[in-house]
Amino acid sequence: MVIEVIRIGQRLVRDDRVTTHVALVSRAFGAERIFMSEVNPEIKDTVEKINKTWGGKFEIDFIDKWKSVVKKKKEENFKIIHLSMYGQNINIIQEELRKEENLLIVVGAEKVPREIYELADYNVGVGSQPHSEISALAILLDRIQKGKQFEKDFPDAKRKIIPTKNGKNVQVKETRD
Ligand SMILES: C[S@@+](CC[C@H](N)C(=O)[O-])C[C@H]1O[C@@H](n2cnc3c(N)ncnc32)[C@H](O)[C@@H]1O
Repeated sequence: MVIEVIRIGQRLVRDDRVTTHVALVSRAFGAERIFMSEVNPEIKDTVEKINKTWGGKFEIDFIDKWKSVVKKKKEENFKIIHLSMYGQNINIIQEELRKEENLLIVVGAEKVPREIYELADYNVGVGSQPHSEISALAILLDRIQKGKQFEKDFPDAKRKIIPTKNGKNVQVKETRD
């Protein structure tokens, strides 16, 4: 299964920390790419540094028009999941989502355009209370992959954590640069 994420919607104030966290959750929870607009370019540097240190090839694509990306992904047979508190409860729909091949997950920043509700194949609510795109995204990615994302290898890492009961154990790969 290929999973990609897109963040859409008008932000009233720039919230670089939330934007960075949406990207980091996407990466750490098994997505391959995130599409974003109106983004501080430093966020790309942050994610690239994380890739270098901790491995993997997670990508950030800066975009102008979210609708063109959604339409293109539909043509490529991706199913569009829009995360919204108004959507079908995740508990009801998760089994169906796990059977899909390729997914584009849409999260909102602030106010999301009305059209996305019609363009989406699924409107999914992580409960019907307002919370945050970071939590909604993390829970959806976990429910779809049933925790398997945490067994995934991130290749070419400079540092690799060996999980331990006490303390910190980090394997550091020798490099010549
Ligand atoms: C700060 S909220 C924006 C809520 C806003 N009232 C709106 O127009 O939808 C940002 C994003 O978090 C996600 N979100 C928040 N609560 C959610 C929930 N209960 N279920 C699914 N997604 C949620 C949605 O993607 C939403 O667009």
